[in-house]
Amino acid sequence: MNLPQHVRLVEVGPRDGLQNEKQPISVADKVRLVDDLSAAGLGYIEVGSFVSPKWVPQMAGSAEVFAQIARKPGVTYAALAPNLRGFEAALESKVEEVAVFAAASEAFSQKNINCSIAESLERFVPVLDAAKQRGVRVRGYVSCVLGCPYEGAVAPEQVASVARELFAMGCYEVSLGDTIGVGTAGATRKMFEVVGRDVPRDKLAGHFHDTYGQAVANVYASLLEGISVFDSSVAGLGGCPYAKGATGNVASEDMLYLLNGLGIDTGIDLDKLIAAGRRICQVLGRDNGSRVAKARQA
Ligand SMILES: CC(C)(COP(=O)([O-])OP(=O)([O-])OC[C@H]1O[C@@H](n2cnc3c(N)ncnc32)[C@H](O)[C@@H]1OP(=O)([O-])[O-])[C@@H](O)C(=O)NCCC(=O)NCCSC(=O)C[C@@](C)(O)CC(=O)[O-]
Repeated sequence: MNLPQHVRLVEVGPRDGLQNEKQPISVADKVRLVDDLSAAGLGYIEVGSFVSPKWVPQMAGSAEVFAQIARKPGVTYAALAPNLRGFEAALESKVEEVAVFAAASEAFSQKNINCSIAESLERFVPVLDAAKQRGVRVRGYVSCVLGCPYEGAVAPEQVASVARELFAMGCYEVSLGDTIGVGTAGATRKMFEVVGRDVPRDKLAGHFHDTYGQAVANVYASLLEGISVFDSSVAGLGGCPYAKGATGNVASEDMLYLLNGLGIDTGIDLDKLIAAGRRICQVLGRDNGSRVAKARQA
């Protein structure tokens, strides 16, 4: 199969990356990260979440972050909203797009958003309705598409059924998350093959964590399946508060290096991206999760 000519990167570092950090991170540092990322050429940045601060304390300052970022024309600044309350709060912060998030595993759904998969989908209906009325696009996430920290294996058919529901209720795109990074290239291809029967492939995105070091391979496997939108996190920041031991997303720098090598243009400046990753790692006092950034430092 021919590889896609164009790939869109969804930078989730400020949200998925930072949500798991235990230490306080100042609003100024979060704002600097978002602005560094837009300056590097990222066109879509997930800035924060409008969720319960008791569940994910690190995202509590999202409204302040949105108020202080320097919005660059042409860049989409998005946020997670698990319910109508989160959606309204996001709109007050002039969020341009929101994302609702479901799971393919019942146990993860309970741990992450305290309800069953079916209840979560019901909860999203008013969000989608309100978004439609206000002209706001909604992205959908499905977690645990290649494995669950509580239930183990997850059938691709189960992923397809949740993705289909999200798409049918109006999500313009559904991002499929390997939350704990256990997926392999073979399992990834199979999963997209099955989900692609229910949701058009150009409406699907890949969201890979790198726990087992397979994320770049899984991105490539997805490209072979015709997937052209990928979530990634600068410096491979992150983990998941409800998936113990899971590491961050595929590093945006490593993803870009792969795409550059395939001749797929994204308009992103690798050097600026590496600089953005180094800066936030210094702030956090953590190791840089990007192999490319490390190689460039050596
Ligand atoms: C969904 C709920 C709220 C249900 O939580 P709940 O306890 O079932 O709901 P509730 O309605 O009883 O509310 C509980 C408390 O939260 C408040 N509350 C209720 N809604 C909001 C809101 N929007 N904003 C702020 N506060 C809110 C509400 O007012 C109440 O406050 P209290 O009375 O206890 O003081 C909760 O479980 C929650 O916030 N979960 C967030 C989980 C989360 O953010 N997880 C990480 C993101 S998902 C992810 O990382 C995976 C992904 C997307 O990256 C893909 C992948 O890799 O798999």
